Amino acid sequence: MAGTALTAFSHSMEVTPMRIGFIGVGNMARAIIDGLLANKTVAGSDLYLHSGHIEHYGDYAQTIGAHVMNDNAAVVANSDIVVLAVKPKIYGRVLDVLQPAFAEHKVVLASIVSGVSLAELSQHVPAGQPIVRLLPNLNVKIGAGMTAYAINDAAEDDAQTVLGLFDAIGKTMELNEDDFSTFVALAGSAPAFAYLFIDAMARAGVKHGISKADAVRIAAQTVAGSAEMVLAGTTSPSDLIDQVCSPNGSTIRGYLTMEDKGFSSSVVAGLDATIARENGGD
Ligand SMILES: NC(=O)C1=CN([C@@H]2O[C@H](COP(=O)(O)OP(=O)(O)OC[C@H]3O[C@@H](n4cnc5c(N)ncnc54)[C@H](O)[C@@H]3O)[C@@H](O)[C@H]2O)C=CC1
Ligand SMILES: O=C(O)[C@@H]1CCC=N1
Repeated sequence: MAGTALTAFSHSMEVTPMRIGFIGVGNMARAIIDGLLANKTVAGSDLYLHSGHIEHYGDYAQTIGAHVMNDNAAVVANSDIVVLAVKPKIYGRVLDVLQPAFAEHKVVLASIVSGVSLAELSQHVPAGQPIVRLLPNLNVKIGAGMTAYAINDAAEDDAQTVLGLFDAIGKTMELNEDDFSTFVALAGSAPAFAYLFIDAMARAGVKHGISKADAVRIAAQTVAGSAEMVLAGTTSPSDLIDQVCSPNGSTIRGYLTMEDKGFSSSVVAGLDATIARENGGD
């Protein structure tokens, strides 16, 4: 099933109410939570949270009506699904102290920790622990995410409960774990690259006299519409470029100048650097 097309779950798919725990309530956990709350896939009272510093997430938890747990073990004890959303460098230490909690309570572990495989995760939990490895991107916050996933054998029966949540906040794709580092560059990190492009476009607008706010709106709507064109049809981006570039027109001059300045090779080099880092490099 690895490498299949985007799964065809409807965003309105009913998800059985369940208790969802979050270990780590930083940028990405909040994007997931906000997306799930916005389309009413979950209620705040379904959520059990613990993170590093109560002063950083207590007000947020209170605002959304979530339960604040005293420690990570209490998150496991009170949840059906536990989303692990801490930084890669501490995931092992966090899981190691939770071994008794995982042994005692049947939960599905849903890890979004970038660069950490199912095999690595399984070394820090009891044998037979169901694990779903996911790599979402920030766009889950507005229901427009792109999430890759892989599951271990123990999660065969339970993975759908986790995947239903991520289907409700964007598209999901089962992916061979060998391809996760490339996926991070193409989807996990790529919102930052897309924002860079939009910001650069807007700066050109400012250079030529349009306000930054207007230029950002113009550029962002154009990028969103262009992405929708690619997703809506079967025409390749390269053929769509040809449709915009009129003979002897203005666009072909801009396109060739961008390529002359190294646009495509810069993008590929940027993704190469992200993938290299994801694979353990500097
Ligand atoms: N930011 C993004 O766009 C994406 C991030 N990820 C992954 O999500 C994970 C979280 O990333 P971010 O949310 O960006 O980081 P973050 O730094 O915003 O959040 C991590 C949270 O973990 C908390 N924490 C630290 N020690 C803890 C402990 N012992 N127990 C519970 N919580 C603890 C911190 O207080 C912090 O709030 C990382 O593993 C990252 O690789 C994956 C996909 C995209
Ligand atoms: O920059 C990072 O390490 C993470 C991985 C994907 C997005 N943010």
